[in-house]
Amino acid sequence: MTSRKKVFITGANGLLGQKLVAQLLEKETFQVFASGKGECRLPGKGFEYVSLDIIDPAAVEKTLGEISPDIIIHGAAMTNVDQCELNQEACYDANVNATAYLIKAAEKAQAHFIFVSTDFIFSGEEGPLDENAVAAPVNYYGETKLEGEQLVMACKTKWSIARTVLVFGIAHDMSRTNIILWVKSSLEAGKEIQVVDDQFRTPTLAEDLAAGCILIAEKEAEGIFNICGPDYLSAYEMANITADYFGLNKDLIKRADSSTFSQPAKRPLKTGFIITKAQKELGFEPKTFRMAIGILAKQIILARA
Ligand SMILES: NC(=O)C1=CN([C@@H]2O[C@H](COP(=O)(O)OP(=O)(O)OC[C@H]3O[C@@H](n4cnc5c(N)ncnc54)[C@H](OP(=O)(O)O)[C@@H]3O)[C@@H](O)[C@H]2O)C=CC1
Ligand SMILES: Cc1cn([C@H]2C[C@H](O)[C@@H](COP(=O)(O)OP(=O)(O)O[C@H]3O[C@@H](C)C(=O)[C@@H](O)[C@H]3O)O2)c(=O)[nH]c1=O
Repeated sequence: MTSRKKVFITGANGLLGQKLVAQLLEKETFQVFASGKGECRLPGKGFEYVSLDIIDPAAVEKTLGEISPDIIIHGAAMTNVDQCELNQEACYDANVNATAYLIKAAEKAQAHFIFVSTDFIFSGEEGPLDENAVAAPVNYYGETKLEGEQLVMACKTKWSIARTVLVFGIAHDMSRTNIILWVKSSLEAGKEIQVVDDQFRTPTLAEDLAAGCILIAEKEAEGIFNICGPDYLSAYEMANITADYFGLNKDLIKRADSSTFSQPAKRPLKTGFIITKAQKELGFEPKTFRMAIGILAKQIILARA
């Protein structure tokens, strides 16, 4: 049997990370190293968990030097956009410095470096966007992810960037919620929510993002790929589709816009990505938003069982 490729996942305890590990384990072709801050929060077995705080350069060098992976899928980041705006030093450390340390280790191992990036590197003046769009972030999180991309594009080993948008799903012991779960739980609790109708996204099921990253790894595809859902929707539309799916009270969804609803960090208005390149070159085929909600609904039921 040909030896399995060693794949090192950062952020493995997170939403994307847990899906990546689960899908990689289903294949016979990878030896999976799942890394995260502190204790392992992943269910199941079949992978090697490595506790690694990626803002520690010596720890990154030592850990990656010992493993010497063939592939690194770097999904770890400080992802709370408002916290990033309010705590910029921590955000820079996690999203830029850590990426630099991991790139150095990837170059030493000559590993294929796959960086997970975001629509928040764009201004939101127009969307959806293809891979050639010009970046102009409107919040600090977006600035750090763009700087991370620039480090990746200059690295001296095979590199890829998987850009994604508004990831949703359910995972074990999640450190943050996401739009579908938030709308569902708010409406189930009878809570009125304000939802903007002028921010447009292409929401992405976490499983599809993981599948896209794995396609990039398997095909050793280099460069930038938009990996997200196919439907271009406003947050308000997403909330109403979610309420319809779960039979919840849509009267609780109060229409707002970015002039009446604001968060500590500015959000780009129109983002979302065109995925033609990933469809053609990788065979990437994500679920529609409605199909994805159906998959999530089943997982929620299973998680309760
Ligand atoms: N979620 C979204 O809507 C989108 C996400 N992305 C990108 O996708 C990637 C994955 O996001 P997602 O899975 O949703 O985010 P999560 O927040 O669920 O996962 C990120 C993981 O990174 C870990 N992490 C943060 N800092 C460190 C550190 N210093 N050392 C080790 N691990 C660390 C977190 O650990 P812990 O759990 O302990 O906090 C967490 O498990 C990120 O790069 C993000 O920028 C892009 C577009 C949209
Ligand atoms: C909380 C909230 C959000 N929204 C809208 C704003 C936005 O369009 C959408 C999601 O807002 P949130 O603040 O929940 O999520 P947000 O922090 O905008 O999510 C971002 O996360 C980072 C990691 C990314 O990389 C981005 O792609 C994006 O997914 O919902 C409302 O309309 N009302 C609300 O009360």
